[in-house]
Amino acid sequence: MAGTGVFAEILDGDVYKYYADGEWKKSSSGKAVAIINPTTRKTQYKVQACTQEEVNKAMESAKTAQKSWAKTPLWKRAELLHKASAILKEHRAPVAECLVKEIAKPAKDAASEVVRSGDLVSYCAEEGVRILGEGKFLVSDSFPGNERTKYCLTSKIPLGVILAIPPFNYPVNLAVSKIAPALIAGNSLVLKPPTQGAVSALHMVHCFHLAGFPKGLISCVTGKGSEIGDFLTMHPGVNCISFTGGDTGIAISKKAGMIPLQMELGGKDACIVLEDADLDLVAANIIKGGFSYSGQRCTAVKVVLVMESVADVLVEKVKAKVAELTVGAPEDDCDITPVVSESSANFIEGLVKDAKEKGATFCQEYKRDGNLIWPLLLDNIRPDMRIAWEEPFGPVLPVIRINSIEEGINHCNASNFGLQGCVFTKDVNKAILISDAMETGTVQINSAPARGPDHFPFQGLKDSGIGSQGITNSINMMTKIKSTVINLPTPSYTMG
Ligand SMILES: NC(=O)C1=CN([C@@H]2O[C@H](COP(=O)(O)OP(=O)(O)OC[C@H]3O[C@@H](n4cnc5c(N)ncnc54)[C@H](OP(=O)(O)O)[C@@H]3O)[C@@H](O)[C@H]2O)C=CC1
Ligand SMILES: O=C(O)[C@H](O)COP(=O)(O)O
Repeated sequence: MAGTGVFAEILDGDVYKYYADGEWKKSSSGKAVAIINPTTRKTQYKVQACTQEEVNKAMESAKTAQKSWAKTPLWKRAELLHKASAILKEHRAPVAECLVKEIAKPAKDAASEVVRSGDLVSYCAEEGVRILGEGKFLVSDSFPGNERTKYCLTSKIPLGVILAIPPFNYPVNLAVSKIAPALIAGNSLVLKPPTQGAVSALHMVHCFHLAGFPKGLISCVTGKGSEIGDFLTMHPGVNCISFTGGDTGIAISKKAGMIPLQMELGGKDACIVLEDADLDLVAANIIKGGFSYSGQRCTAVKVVLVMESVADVLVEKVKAKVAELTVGAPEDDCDITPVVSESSANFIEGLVKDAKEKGATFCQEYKRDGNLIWPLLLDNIRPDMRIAWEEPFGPVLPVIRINSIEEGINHCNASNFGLQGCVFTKDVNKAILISDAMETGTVQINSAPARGPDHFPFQGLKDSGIGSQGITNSINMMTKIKSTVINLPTPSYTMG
Protein backbone atom coordinates (compact mmCIF):
# COMPACT_ATOMS: atom_id res chain seq x y z
CA MET A 1 0.00 0.00 0.00
CA ALA A 2 1.11 3.57 -0.70
CA GLY A 3 3.07 5.18 2.15
CA THR A 4 3.56 1.89 4.01
CA GLY A 5 6.23 -0.83 4.19
CA VAL A 6 9.40 0.38 2.48
CA PHE A 7 7.56 3.60 1.63
CA ALA A 8 6.75 4.47 5.27
CA GLU A 9 9.81 6.71 5.56
CA ILE A 10 8.56 9.06 2.82
CA LEU A 11 5.48 9.99 4.85
CA ASP A 12 5.31 12.29 7.88
CA GLY A 13 1.85 12.13 9.47
CA ASP A 14 -0.42 12.77 6.53
CA VAL A 15 2.08 14.81 4.47
CA TYR A 16 4.54 13.23 2.05
CA LYS A 17 8.13 14.44 2.45
CA TYR A 18 10.33 15.85 -0.30
CA TYR A 19 13.66 14.29 -1.27
CA ALA A 20 17.02 16.04 -1.20
CA ASP A 21 20.60 15.17 -0.23
CA GLY A 22 19.70 11.49 -0.17
CA GLU A 23 17.12 12.04 2.60
CA TRP A 24 13.37 12.44 2.98
CA LYS A 25 12.65 15.84 4.53
CA LYS A 26 9.93 18.08 5.88
CA SER A 27 9.82 21.57 4.43
CA SER A 28 10.60 24.46 6.75
CA SER A 29 7.64 26.28 5.14
CA GLY A 30 5.31 24.30 7.39
CA LYS A 31 2.88 24.39 4.46
CA ALA A 32 1.40 21.52 2.50
CA VAL A 33 -0.20 21.31 -0.92
CA ALA A 34 -3.37 19.23 -1.14
CA ILE A 35 -3.83 16.71 -3.93
CA ILE A 36 -7.47 16.27 -4.81
CA ASN A 37 -8.68 12.83 -5.85
CA PRO A 38 -10.45 13.49 -9.20
CA THR A 39 -13.05 10.80 -8.43
CA THR A 40 -14.05 11.74 -4.88
CA ARG A 41 -13.08 15.42 -5.29
CA LYS A 42 -11.73 15.24 -1.73
CA THR A 43 -8.15 15.66 -0.52
CA GLN A 44 -6.36 12.35 -1.08
CA TYR A 45 -2.77 13.23 -0.27
CA LYS A 46 -0.66 16.17 0.84
CA VAL A 47 2.89 17.10 -0.17
CA GLN A 48 5.41 19.62 1.16
CA ALA A 49 5.36 23.15 -0.24
CA CYS A 50 9.13 23.54 -0.65
CA THR A 51 10.75 26.93 -0.13
CA GLN A 52 13.18 28.77 -2.41
CA GLU A 53 15.93 28.10 0.13
CA GLU A 54 15.23 24.37 -0.12
CA VAL A 55 15.38 24.59 -3.92
CA ASN A 56 18.75 26.39 -3.62
CA LYS A 57 20.09 23.63 -1.40
CA ALA A 58 18.89 20.90 -3.77
CA MET A 59 20.62 22.71 -6.66
CA GLU A 60 23.87 23.02 -4.70
CA SER A 61 23.86 19.32 -3.76
CA ALA A 62 23.04 18.40 -7.36
CA LYS A 63 26.02 20.42 -8.59
CA THR A 64 28.42 18.75 -6.14
CA ALA A 65 27.05 15.24 -6.67
CA GLN A 66 27.26 15.58 -10.46
CA LYS A 67 31.03 16.17 -10.36
CA SER A 68 31.74 12.76 -8.83
CA TRP A 69 28.93 11.02 -10.74
CA ALA A 70 30.53 12.11 -14.02
CA LYS A 71 33.65 10.19 -12.88
CA THR A 72 31.65 7.06 -12.07
CA PRO A 73 32.23 4.33 -14.68
CA LEU A 74 29.45 4.03 -17.23
CA TRP A 75 28.84 0.36 -16.39
CA LYS A 76 28.32 1.29 -12.73
CA ARG A 77 25.81 4.00 -13.62
CA ALA A 78 23.99 1.43 -15.76
CA GLU A 79 24.10 -1.15 -12.96
CA LEU A 80 22.36 1.27 -10.55
CA LEU A 81 19.72 2.11 -13.15
CA HIS A 82 18.99 -1.59 -13.69
CA LYS A 83 18.63 -1.94 -9.93
CA ALA A 84 16.21 1.01 -9.72
CA SER A 85 14.20 -0.47 -12.58
CA ALA A 86 13.85 -3.82 -10.79
CA ILE A 87 12.83 -2.14 -7.51
CA LEU A 88 10.26 0.02 -9.31
CA LYS A 89 8.72 -2.99 -11.04
CA GLU A 90 8.71 -4.96 -7.78
CA HIS A 91 6.73 -2.13 -6.16
CA ARG A 92 4.39 -1.55 -9.07
CA ALA A 93 1.27 -2.01 -6.89
CA PRO A 94 1.70 0.90 -4.44
CA VAL A 95 2.92 3.25 -7.20
CA ALA A 96 -0.03 2.28 -9.41
CA GLU A 97 -2.38 2.79 -6.46
CA CYS A 98 -1.22 6.42 -6.24
CA LEU A 99 -1.82 6.91 -9.97
CA VAL A 100 -5.36 5.62 -9.52
CA LYS A 101 -6.04 7.91 -6.57
CA GLU A 102 -4.40 11.15 -7.69
CA ILE A 103 -4.95 11.20 -11.45
CA ALA A 104 -7.81 8.69 -11.81
CA LYS A 105 -5.85 6.48 -14.19
CA PRO A 106 -7.68 3.17 -14.77
CA ALA A 107 -6.10 0.47 -12.57
CA LYS A 108 -4.64 -1.65 -15.41
CA ASP A 109 -3.19 1.38 -17.23
CA ALA A 110 -1.69 2.59 -13.95
CA ALA A 111 0.11 -0.73 -13.44
CA SER A 112 1.32 -0.80 -17.03
CA GLU A 113 2.65 2.78 -16.72
CA VAL A 114 4.88 1.62 -13.85
CA VAL A 115 6.11 -1.50 -15.65
CA ARG A 116 6.71 0.50 -18.84
CA SER A 117 8.72 2.97 -16.76
CA GLY A 118 10.91 0.24 -15.30
CA ASP A 119 11.52 -1.09 -18.80
CA LEU A 120 12.38 2.40 -20.00
CA VAL A 121 15.00 2.78 -17.25
CA SER A 122 16.63 -0.56 -18.15
CA TYR A 123 16.59 0.13 -21.89
CA CYS A 124 18.11 3.53 -21.22
CA ALA A 125 20.92 1.97 -19.19
CA GLU A 126 21.71 -0.39 -22.07
CA GLU A 127 21.43 2.25 -24.76
CA GLY A 128 23.62 4.61 -22.73
CA VAL A 129 26.35 2.03 -22.40
CA ARG A 130 26.27 1.57 -26.18
CA ILE A 131 26.10 5.16 -27.38
CA LEU A 132 28.14 6.86 -24.67
CA GLY A 133 30.84 4.24 -24.96
CA GLU A 134 31.64 5.45 -28.45
CA GLY A 135 33.07 8.71 -29.75
CA LYS A 136 34.45 9.89 -33.08
CA PHE A 137 37.91 9.97 -34.57
CA LEU A 138 38.43 12.53 -37.35
CA VAL A 139 41.49 13.29 -39.43
CA SER A 140 42.33 16.73 -40.85
CA ASP A 141 43.21 15.90 -44.47
CA SER A 142 39.59 15.48 -45.55
CA PHE A 143 39.21 19.27 -45.42
CA PRO A 144 40.82 21.19 -48.32
CA GLY A 145 44.26 22.64 -47.62
CA ASN A 146 45.05 20.26 -44.75
CA GLU A 147 47.46 17.40 -44.48
CA ARG A 148 47.00 14.61 -41.97
CA THR A 149 48.58 16.47 -39.04
CA LYS A 150 45.58 16.61 -36.72
CA TYR A 151 43.61 13.85 -35.05
CA CYS A 152 40.35 14.92 -33.47
CA LEU A 153 38.81 12.77 -30.73
CA THR A 154 35.25 13.59 -29.73
CA SER A 155 33.29 12.32 -26.77
CA LYS A 156 29.91 13.04 -25.21
CA ILE A 157 30.07 14.82 -21.87
CA PRO A 158 27.29 15.58 -19.38
CA LEU A 159 25.60 18.98 -19.23
CA GLY A 160 25.50 19.24 -15.41
CA VAL A 161 22.22 19.68 -13.51
CA ILE A 162 19.04 18.75 -15.39
CA LEU A 163 15.71 20.18 -14.27
CA ALA A 164 12.90 17.73 -15.07
CA ILE A 165 9.25 18.83 -15.07
CA PRO A 166 6.70 16.22 -16.20
CA PRO A 167 2.90 16.67 -16.54
CA PHE A 168 0.08 15.06 -14.57
CA ASN A 169 -0.97 12.44 -17.13
CA TYR A 170 2.16 10.25 -17.01
CA PRO A 171 3.80 11.46 -13.78
CA VAL A 172 5.95 8.32 -13.48
CA ASN A 173 6.74 7.48 -17.09
CA LEU A 174 7.38 11.05 -18.21
CA ALA A 175 9.56 11.57 -15.11
CA VAL A 176 11.76 8.50 -15.69
CA SER A 177 12.00 9.38 -19.39
CA LYS A 178 13.98 12.40 -18.15
CA ILE A 179 15.69 10.90 -15.08
CA ALA A 180 17.20 7.81 -16.72
CA PRO A 181 18.84 9.55 -19.73
CA ALA A 182 20.11 12.33 -17.45
CA LEU A 183 21.75 9.90 -15.03
CA ILE A 184 23.25 7.48 -17.54
CA ALA A 185 24.85 10.45 -19.29
CA GLY A 186 26.54 11.57 -16.04
CA ASN A 187 24.20 14.41 -15.08
CA SER A 188 22.45 15.05 -11.79
CA LEU A 189 18.76 15.80 -11.68
CA VAL A 190 16.21 17.91 -9.84
CA LEU A 191 12.64 16.74 -10.37
CA LYS A 192 9.60 18.99 -9.92
CA PRO A 193 6.68 16.58 -10.21
CA PRO A 194 3.20 17.75 -11.25
CA THR A 195 1.03 18.45 -8.21
CA GLN A 196 -1.55 15.87 -9.38
CA GLY A 197 0.81 12.91 -9.64
CA ALA A 198 3.37 14.10 -7.08
CA VAL A 199 2.84 11.20 -4.69
CA SER A 200 3.23 8.62 -7.47
CA ALA A 201 6.46 10.40 -8.43
CA LEU A 202 7.71 10.43 -4.81
CA HIS A 203 7.16 6.67 -4.57
CA MET A 204 9.05 6.21 -7.84
CA VAL A 205 11.92 8.40 -6.57
CA HIS A 206 12.10 6.25 -3.44
CA CYS A 207 12.82 3.26 -5.68
CA PHE A 208 15.87 5.15 -6.99
CA HIS A 209 16.80 5.94 -3.37
CA LEU A 210 16.55 2.25 -2.45
CA ALA A 211 18.78 1.39 -5.42
CA GLY A 212 21.57 3.36 -3.70
CA PHE A 213 22.33 6.32 -5.96
CA PRO A 214 24.79 8.80 -4.39
CA LYS A 215 23.23 11.46 -2.18
CA GLY A 216 22.32 14.73 -3.84
CA LEU A 217 22.35 13.21 -7.33
CA ILE A 218 18.55 13.07 -7.50
CA SER A 219 16.21 15.43 -5.67
CA CYS A 220 12.49 15.82 -5.83
CA VAL A 221 11.09 19.17 -4.73
CA THR A 222 7.34 19.51 -4.42
CA GLY A 223 5.06 22.51 -4.54
CA LYS A 224 2.74 24.24 -6.97
CA GLY A 225 4.29 25.03 -10.34
CA SER A 226 2.67 28.46 -10.18
CA GLU A 227 4.59 29.15 -6.96
CA ILE A 228 8.02 27.58 -7.35
CA GLY A 229 8.04 27.05 -11.13
CA ASP A 230 9.65 30.32 -12.16
CA PHE A 231 12.21 30.08 -9.38
CA LEU A 232 13.22 26.63 -10.62
CA THR A 233 13.26 27.30 -14.35
CA MET A 234 15.21 30.55 -14.00
CA HIS A 235 17.61 29.14 -11.41
CA PRO A 236 21.27 29.83 -12.35
CA GLY A 237 22.22 26.32 -11.19
CA VAL A 238 20.17 24.63 -13.94
CA ASN A 239 22.09 23.53 -17.04
CA CYS A 240 19.19 22.03 -19.03
CA ILE A 241 15.41 21.86 -18.75
CA SER A 242 13.39 18.87 -19.88
CA PHE A 243 9.71 19.80 -19.69
CA THR A 244 6.52 18.07 -20.75
CA GLY A 245 3.20 19.82 -20.41
CA GLY A 246 0.99 22.47 -21.94
CA ASP A 247 1.49 26.14 -22.89
CA THR A 248 3.48 26.62 -19.67
CA GLY A 249 6.38 25.26 -21.72
CA ILE A 250 6.15 28.19 -24.14
CA ALA A 251 6.40 30.64 -21.24
CA ILE A 252 9.35 28.71 -19.75
CA SER A 253 11.17 28.78 -23.11
CA LYS A 254 10.92 32.56 -23.14
CA LYS A 255 12.19 32.93 -19.58
CA ALA A 256 14.94 30.29 -19.44
CA GLY A 257 18.56 31.30 -19.85
CA MET A 258 21.02 30.11 -22.51
CA ILE A 259 20.61 26.42 -21.76
CA PRO A 260 19.41 23.46 -23.84
CA LEU A 261 15.66 22.95 -23.69
CA GLN A 262 13.63 19.84 -24.38
CA MET A 263 9.97 20.79 -24.63
CA GLU A 264 7.15 18.34 -25.31
CA LEU A 265 3.94 20.35 -25.33
CA GLY A 266 0.34 20.04 -26.43
CA GLY A 267 -1.09 18.53 -29.58
CA LYS A 268 -4.19 18.45 -31.77
CA ASP A 269 -3.46 15.15 -33.47
CA ALA A 270 -5.49 14.74 -36.63
CA CYS A 271 -6.75 11.44 -37.97
CA ILE A 272 -7.21 11.66 -41.76
CA VAL A 273 -9.45 8.93 -43.17
CA LEU A 274 -9.48 8.25 -46.91
CA GLU A 275 -12.25 6.55 -48.91
CA ASP A 276 -10.37 3.26 -49.25
CA ALA A 277 -9.57 2.91 -45.53
CA ASP A 278 -10.47 -0.21 -43.56
CA LEU A 279 -13.24 1.46 -41.54
CA ASP A 280 -13.31 -1.21 -38.81
CA LEU A 281 -9.61 -0.64 -38.23
CA VAL A 282 -10.19 3.13 -38.23
CA ALA A 283 -13.05 2.89 -35.74
CA ALA A 284 -11.01 0.71 -33.38
CA ASN A 285 -8.11 3.17 -33.54
CA ILE A 286 -10.33 6.19 -33.03
CA ILE A 287 -11.67 4.60 -29.86
CA LYS A 288 -8.21 3.65 -28.60
CA GLY A 289 -6.61 6.90 -29.78
CA GLY A 290 -9.40 9.28 -28.78
CA PHE A 291 -10.74 7.81 -25.57
CA SER A 292 -8.01 5.89 -23.73
CA TYR A 293 -7.27 7.56 -20.40
CA SER A 294 -10.34 9.65 -21.21
CA GLY A 295 -8.52 11.54 -23.96
CA GLN A 296 -5.91 12.91 -21.54
CA ARG A 297 -2.91 12.02 -23.69
CA CYS A 298 -0.90 14.50 -25.68
CA THR A 299 -0.99 11.92 -28.46
CA ALA A 300 -4.74 11.36 -28.30
CA VAL A 301 -6.64 11.59 -31.58
CA LYS A 302 -8.10 15.08 -31.16
CA VAL A 303 -9.84 15.61 -34.50
CA VAL A 304 -11.10 13.15 -37.12
CA LEU A 305 -10.96 14.42 -40.72
CA VAL A 306 -12.97 11.92 -42.75
CA MET A 307 -13.90 11.90 -46.45
CA GLU A 308 -17.60 12.72 -46.75
CA SER A 309 -18.34 9.61 -48.82
CA VAL A 310 -17.41 7.26 -45.94
CA ALA A 311 -18.27 9.55 -43.02
CA ASP A 312 -21.75 8.16 -42.30
CA VAL A 313 -20.49 4.58 -42.11
CA LEU A 314 -17.48 5.50 -39.99
CA VAL A 315 -19.48 7.62 -37.54
CA GLU A 316 -21.96 4.75 -37.07
CA LYS A 317 -19.13 2.30 -36.37
CA VAL A 318 -17.49 4.65 -33.86
CA LYS A 319 -20.85 5.37 -32.21
CA ALA A 320 -21.42 1.65 -31.69
CA LYS A 321 -18.02 1.31 -30.02
CA VAL A 322 -18.50 4.41 -27.86
CA ALA A 323 -21.65 2.75 -26.51
CA GLU A 324 -19.51 -0.16 -25.31
CA LEU A 325 -17.10 2.01 -23.28
CA THR A 326 -17.46 1.61 -19.53
CA VAL A 327 -17.72 4.81 -17.53
CA GLY A 328 -16.92 5.12 -13.83
CA ALA A 329 -14.21 4.76 -11.23
CA PRO A 330 -10.53 4.09 -12.05
CA GLU A 331 -10.46 1.47 -9.27
CA ASP A 332 -13.00 -0.52 -11.33
CA ASP A 333 -10.74 -0.18 -14.35
CA CYS A 334 -13.41 1.66 -16.33
CA ASP A 335 -12.48 2.92 -19.78
CA ILE A 336 -13.66 6.44 -19.07
CA THR A 337 -12.76 7.87 -15.65
CA PRO A 338 -13.06 11.36 -14.15
CA VAL A 339 -10.83 13.99 -15.76
CA VAL A 340 -8.04 15.34 -13.61
CA SER A 341 -9.73 18.42 -12.12
CA GLU A 342 -12.91 20.39 -11.93
CA SER A 343 -11.34 23.22 -13.94
CA SER A 344 -10.41 20.74 -16.66
CA ALA A 345 -14.00 19.41 -16.72
CA ASN A 346 -15.32 22.98 -16.92
CA PHE A 347 -12.99 23.75 -19.81
CA ILE A 348 -14.14 20.66 -21.72
CA GLU A 349 -17.76 21.60 -21.04
CA GLY A 350 -17.08 25.06 -22.49
CA LEU A 351 -15.90 23.47 -25.75
CA VAL A 352 -18.99 21.23 -25.85
CA LYS A 353 -21.38 24.17 -25.26
CA ASP A 354 -19.68 26.23 -27.96
CA ALA A 355 -20.07 23.35 -30.44
CA LYS A 356 -23.75 22.95 -29.46
CA GLU A 357 -24.51 26.63 -29.94
CA LYS A 358 -22.87 26.53 -33.37
CA GLY A 359 -24.84 23.49 -34.56
CA ALA A 360 -22.67 20.40 -34.08
CA THR A 361 -24.36 16.98 -34.28
CA PHE A 362 -24.24 15.20 -30.91
CA CYS A 363 -23.86 11.44 -31.44
CA GLN A 364 -24.56 10.88 -27.72
CA GLU A 365 -26.23 12.98 -25.09
CA TYR A 366 -23.75 15.20 -23.19
CA LYS A 367 -23.52 13.92 -19.64
CA ARG A 368 -21.36 15.02 -16.72
CA ASP A 369 -21.23 14.14 -13.03
CA GLY A 370 -18.54 16.06 -11.14
CA ASN A 371 -15.28 15.46 -13.02
CA LEU A 372 -16.71 12.48 -14.87
CA ILE A 373 -17.64 13.25 -18.47
CA TRP A 374 -19.28 10.54 -20.60
CA PRO A 375 -17.57 9.87 -23.95
CA LEU A 376 -18.90 12.13 -26.66
CA LEU A 377 -18.51 12.11 -30.43
CA LEU A 378 -19.36 15.40 -32.12
CA ASP A 379 -20.12 15.15 -35.84
CA ASN A 380 -20.34 17.91 -38.48
CA ILE A 381 -17.84 20.10 -36.69
CA ARG A 382 -16.96 23.24 -38.63
CA PRO A 383 -13.83 25.41 -38.47
CA ASP A 384 -15.66 28.21 -36.62
CA MET A 385 -16.13 25.93 -33.60
CA ARG A 386 -13.48 26.07 -30.86
CA ILE A 387 -13.22 22.29 -30.65
CA ALA A 388 -11.99 22.18 -34.24
CA TRP A 389 -8.73 23.73 -33.00
CA GLU A 390 -8.45 23.49 -29.22
CA GLU A 391 -7.19 20.52 -27.24
CA PRO A 392 -10.01 19.27 -24.94
CA PHE A 393 -7.78 16.84 -22.99
CA GLY A 394 -10.97 14.93 -22.26
CA PRO A 395 -13.28 12.27 -23.74
CA VAL A 396 -14.82 14.49 -26.42
CA LEU A 397 -13.90 13.93 -30.04
CA PRO A 398 -14.81 16.17 -33.00
CA VAL A 399 -15.40 14.85 -36.52
CA ILE A 400 -14.92 17.14 -39.52
CA ARG A 401 -16.18 15.90 -42.87
CA ILE A 402 -13.85 16.72 -45.77
CA ASN A 403 -14.25 16.61 -49.54
CA SER A 404 -10.61 16.28 -50.52
CA ILE A 405 -7.34 15.08 -49.09
CA GLU A 406 -5.99 18.65 -49.41
CA GLU A 407 -8.77 19.90 -47.15
CA GLY A 408 -7.66 17.42 -44.47
CA ILE A 409 -3.99 18.32 -44.81
CA ASN A 410 -4.80 22.03 -44.75
CA HIS A 411 -6.80 21.69 -41.54
CA CYS A 412 -4.00 19.73 -39.92
CA ASN A 413 -1.38 22.27 -40.99
CA ALA A 414 -3.44 25.31 -39.99
CA SER A 415 -3.15 24.21 -36.35
CA ASN A 416 -0.63 25.93 -34.10
CA PHE A 417 0.25 22.42 -32.88
CA GLY A 418 2.27 19.83 -34.77
CA LEU A 419 2.76 16.83 -32.50
CA GLN A 420 1.53 13.71 -34.31
CA GLY A 421 -1.11 12.77 -36.83
CA CYS A 422 -2.31 9.66 -38.56
CA VAL A 423 -3.66 8.64 -41.94
CA PHE A 424 -5.77 5.62 -42.81
CA THR A 425 -5.66 4.26 -46.37
CA LYS A 426 -4.77 1.02 -48.14
CA ASP A 427 -2.68 3.00 -50.66
CA VAL A 428 0.80 3.24 -49.21
CA ASN A 429 1.94 5.69 -51.89
CA LYS A 430 -0.83 8.12 -50.99
CA ALA A 431 -0.07 7.59 -47.30
CA ILE A 432 3.56 8.60 -47.80
CA LEU A 433 2.60 11.74 -49.75
CA ILE A 434 0.13 12.73 -47.04
CA SER A 435 2.63 11.96 -44.28
CA ASP A 436 5.20 14.17 -45.99
CA ALA A 437 2.68 16.98 -46.35
CA MET A 438 1.51 16.91 -42.71
CA GLU A 439 3.44 19.40 -40.57
CA THR A 440 3.75 17.19 -37.50
CA GLY A 441 6.66 15.53 -35.69
CA THR A 442 5.37 12.03 -36.46
CA VAL A 443 2.72 10.55 -38.74
CA GLN A 444 1.36 7.07 -38.07
CA ILE A 445 0.11 5.14 -41.06
CA ASN A 446 -2.94 2.97 -40.30
CA SER A 447 -2.69 3.35 -36.53
CA ALA A 448 -3.52 5.95 -33.90
CA PRO A 449 -0.81 8.35 -32.73
CA ALA A 450 1.38 7.15 -29.85
CA ARG A 451 4.60 8.17 -28.15
CA GLY A 452 5.63 4.60 -27.41
CA PRO A 453 7.56 2.38 -27.81
CA ASP A 454 9.69 4.62 -25.65
CA HIS A 455 12.85 4.36 -27.73
CA PHE A 456 11.18 5.83 -30.82
CA PRO A 457 11.99 9.47 -31.55
CA PHE A 458 9.17 11.67 -30.27
CA GLN A 459 8.95 15.33 -31.18
CA GLY A 460 6.56 18.15 -31.92
CA LEU A 461 6.74 20.93 -34.48
CA LYS A 462 5.46 24.49 -33.98
CA ASP A 463 3.86 25.01 -30.52
CA SER A 464 4.17 21.28 -29.80
CA GLY A 465 7.77 21.47 -28.77
CA ILE A 466 11.50 21.90 -29.09
CA GLY A 467 13.90 19.03 -29.68
CA SER A 468 13.19 15.34 -29.74
CA GLN A 469 12.57 12.79 -27.00
CA GLY A 470 12.78 9.01 -27.06
CA ILE A 471 15.52 7.21 -25.16
CA THR A 472 18.39 7.68 -27.63
CA ASN A 473 17.55 11.28 -28.46
CA SER A 474 17.13 12.20 -24.80
CA ILE A 475 20.54 10.76 -23.90
CA ASN A 476 22.14 12.71 -26.74
CA MET A 477 20.21 15.86 -25.82
CA MET A 478 21.50 15.69 -22.26
CA THR A 479 25.12 15.66 -23.37
CA LYS A 480 27.39 17.95 -25.32
CA ILE A 481 30.37 17.17 -27.50
CA LYS A 482 33.92 17.71 -26.33
CA SER A 483 36.84 17.48 -28.75
CA THR A 484 40.50 16.85 -28.05
CA VAL A 485 42.81 17.52 -31.01
CA ILE A 486 46.22 15.84 -31.23
CA ASN A 487 48.55 17.99 -33.36
CA LEU A 488 51.39 16.14 -35.07
CA PRO A 489 54.65 17.86 -36.03
CA THR A 490 54.65 16.09 -39.42
CA PRO A 491 51.86 14.52 -41.50
CA SER A 492 51.24 10.86 -40.72
CA TYR A 493 49.18 8.47 -42.85
CA THR A 494 48.25 5.10 -41.34
CA MET A 495 49.48 2.33 -43.63
CA GLY A 496 47.84 -1.05 -44.04
N1 LIG B 1 3.91 16.47 -25.91
C1 LIG B 1 3.91 15.67 -24.86
O1 LIG B 1 4.73 14.77 -24.73
C2 LIG B 1 2.90 15.84 -23.79
C3 LIG B 1 2.18 17.00 -23.65
N2 LIG B 1 1.26 17.12 -22.66
C4 LIG B 1 0.47 18.35 -22.57
O2 LIG B 1 0.37 18.74 -21.20
C5 LIG B 1 -0.86 19.36 -20.95
C6 LIG B 1 -1.53 18.73 -19.76
O3 LIG B 1 -0.65 18.52 -18.71
P1 LIG B 1 -0.56 19.52 -17.47
O4 LIG B 1 0.16 18.81 -16.37
O5 LIG B 1 -1.89 20.08 -17.18
O6 LIG B 1 0.37 20.65 -18.09
P2 LIG B 1 0.92 21.97 -17.38
O7 LIG B 1 1.72 22.68 -18.44
O8 LIG B 1 -0.13 22.70 -16.68
O9 LIG B 1 1.91 21.42 -16.24
C7 LIG B 1 3.03 20.65 -16.56
C8 LIG B 1 4.04 20.77 -15.44
O10 LIG B 1 4.49 22.12 -15.32
C9 LIG B 1 4.40 22.54 -13.98
N3 LIG B 1 4.26 23.98 -13.93
C10 LIG B 1 3.14 24.74 -13.85
N4 LIG B 1 3.46 26.06 -13.87
C11 LIG B 1 4.80 26.13 -13.97
C12 LIG B 1 5.73 27.20 -14.07
N5 LIG B 1 5.36 28.47 -14.04
N6 LIG B 1 7.03 26.89 -14.17
C13 LIG B 1 7.45 25.61 -14.19
N7 LIG B 1 6.62 24.56 -14.12
C14 LIG B 1 5.31 24.82 -14.02
C15 LIG B 1 3.22 21.76 -13.44
O11 LIG B 1 3.23 21.75 -12.04
P3 LIG B 1 1.86 21.81 -11.19
O12 LIG B 1 1.16 20.54 -11.48
O13 LIG B 1 2.32 21.95 -9.80
O14 LIG B 1 1.10 23.01 -11.70
C16 LIG B 1 3.48 20.40 -14.07
O15 LIG B 1 4.50 19.73 -13.36
C17 LIG B 1 -1.65 19.20 -22.23
O16 LIG B 1 -1.58 20.38 -22.98
C18 LIG B 1 -0.92 18.09 -22.97
O17 LIG B 1 -1.08 18.08 -24.34
C19 LIG B 1 1.04 16.12 -21.78
C20 LIG B 1 1.74 14.95 -21.87
C21 LIG B 1 2.69 14.71 -22.90
O1 LIG C 1 1.46 12.35 -22.46
C1 LIG C 1 1.15 11.61 -23.33
O2 LIG C 1 0.13 11.73 -23.94
C2 LIG C 1 2.07 10.48 -23.57
O3 LIG C 1 3.28 10.99 -23.97
C3 LIG C 1 1.46 9.50 -24.50
O4 LIG C 1 2.18 8.35 -24.49
P1 LIG C 1 1.61 7.13 -25.35
O5 LIG C 1 1.18 7.74 -26.64
O6 LIG C 1 2.76 6.20 -25.53
O7 LIG C 1 0.49 6.60 -24.55
